[in-house]
Amino acid sequence: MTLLSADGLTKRFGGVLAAKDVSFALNAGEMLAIIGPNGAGKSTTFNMVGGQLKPDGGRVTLAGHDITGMPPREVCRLGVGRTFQVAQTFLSFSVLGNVQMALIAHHGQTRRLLAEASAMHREAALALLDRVGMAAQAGRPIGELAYGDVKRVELAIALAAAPRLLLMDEPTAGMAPAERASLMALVSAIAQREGIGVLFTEHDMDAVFAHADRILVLVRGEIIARGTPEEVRADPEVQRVYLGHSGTRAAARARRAAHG
Ligand SMILES: Nc1ncnc2c1ncn2[C@@H]1O[C@H](COP(=O)(O)OP(=O)(O)OP(=O)(O)O)[C@@H](O)[C@H]1O
Repeated sequence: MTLLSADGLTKRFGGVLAAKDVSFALNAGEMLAIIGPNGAGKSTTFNMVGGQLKPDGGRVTLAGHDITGMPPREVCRLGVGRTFQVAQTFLSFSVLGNVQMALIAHHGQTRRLLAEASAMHREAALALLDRVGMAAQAGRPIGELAYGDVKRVELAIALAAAPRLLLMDEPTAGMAPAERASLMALVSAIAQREGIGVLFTEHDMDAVFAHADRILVLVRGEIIARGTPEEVRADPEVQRVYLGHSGTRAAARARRAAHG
């Protein structure tokens, strides 16, 4: 089932055409990566889906509803969650407290007294932490965690809003290679099991080629290639303008891993 569809998205900043006629569709349970060199228009495209930017042209449809140009809060209410390059958490709170705050916000209960908050949504927060493998660390201050674990908690925070679509902006930025692989495997397992669509941007080609179901390649605001990791890897234009040597190696590693 098509969960998200972008049709002809276009955005101009002065003389720069940051996105030109960008169209794609994403199914429930699918991981779609947007890759491309710096300045290709990845964030612009992402922000037009999430509501942070209004497109100059084109349409965004979520599960059949036109969400083009809606503010981020409204887009979020309709089921679009988001994680950021730099994890956004309350450092002075515990792991559990961070997820409880996310649930309190999702249920529109932020006016309740802070004293009550520690008892609210405790079980639901623990269940969310369990989904990302962090229940055992619920009582720790978040500031004590390794960065990879903070990113897992951030994923639980995004899941607290019960999203149908997750937008992940460079989910593995700042992480060590082993942590990256395990976070991406977790995201992919959750997406498949729960039918959540994931749209992500990523500079780490290992993460992309191992975990994306499909890949869009943007260069100077335009999609120059799209397809499965295999198809994108084999595309001579992608090799020439973007992947070069390192991307080809990453794709070969991912293929070996997938085929044992
Ligand atoms: N708010 C803005 N004002 C002016 N120009 C912008 C703005 N946002 C993006 N641009 C320009 O639009 C183009 C696309 O930028 P965008 O940030 O979408 O690329 P990107 O693919 O996400 O790059 P990176 O990989 O470096 O994050 C670039 O030329 C950028 O300079």
